[in-house]
Amino acid sequence: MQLNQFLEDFSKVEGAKILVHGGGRGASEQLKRMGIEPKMIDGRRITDAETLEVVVGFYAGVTNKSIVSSLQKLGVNAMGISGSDGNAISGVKRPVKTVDFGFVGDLHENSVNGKLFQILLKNELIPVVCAITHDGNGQLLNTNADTIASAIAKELAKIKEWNVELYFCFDKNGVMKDVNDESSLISEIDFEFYQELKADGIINEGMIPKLDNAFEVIKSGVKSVYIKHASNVNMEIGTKLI
Ligand SMILES: Nc1ncnc2c1ncn2[C@@H]1O[C@H](COP(=O)(O)OP(=O)(O)O)[C@@H](O)[C@H]1O
Ligand SMILES: CC(=O)N[C@@H](CCC(=O)OP(=O)(O)O)C(=O)O
Repeated sequence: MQLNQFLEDFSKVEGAKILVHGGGRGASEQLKRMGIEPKMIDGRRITDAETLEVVVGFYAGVTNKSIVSSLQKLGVNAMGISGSDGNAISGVKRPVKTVDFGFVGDLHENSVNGKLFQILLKNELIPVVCAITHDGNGQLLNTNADTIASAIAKELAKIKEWNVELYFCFDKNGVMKDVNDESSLISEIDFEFYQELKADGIINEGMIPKLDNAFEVIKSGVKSVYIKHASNVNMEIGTKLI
């Protein structure tokens, strides 16, 4: 199974590391099985109270704990957390403008508890973070996993001695000139090239928020950012942001 291969590769990554996971596709399948039609707008899930209950169970429960136990089997002392555990990631409920996203959490400058991640990493505990945050007022929120990963990378990049690298892993080799042709992989992309490809419609859908996040991260002191296939974590294949 692809996830197992990814976790095996992740277990071989040297040094301090953090895994942030989503699970959006599985959550949508579970919602459908329960007779709830998943709703996404601009790549973000409309999260009403019923949906929140399902995604908290799915992301922070079965998905997070399964990943942690697989990593334990591989000799990685993983520790699963949601944003409310140790106040790891706090967010604010997305304000209602044209769309009411419900219990979706946006992050802000002080969202990431950098101290907590330092304590865990310095004690050789490997954080496995799911896509659930909290508002500090008892409310859990659903937050996109790429957004959480970006915020953690930016916060930890403030520590001068740390060389933070961020890998966005998904189901393709990277950013491509033709989504259906793996050989059209773009090995390096700068912001200008991204704008051109976006205007031409070559980059679309879920890749737009991913790259918007990624370019923000590269500006913030994170040493390098890659977009890669989850099967190529330890290989050179992928798109590097420059
Ligand atoms: N130029 C492109 N190169 C690669 N993927 C692209 C491109 N344009 C759009 N995409 C789409 O973006 C998707 C990745 O975004 P998303 O589905 O949000 O990722 P995730 O799997 O992390 O949730 C890919 O599955 C692909 O269909
Ligand atoms: C607000 C919002 O959209 N949250 C995401 C969180 C999971 C996620 O990010 O999963 P992927 O990385 O697999 O897309 C969702 O519920 O789909």
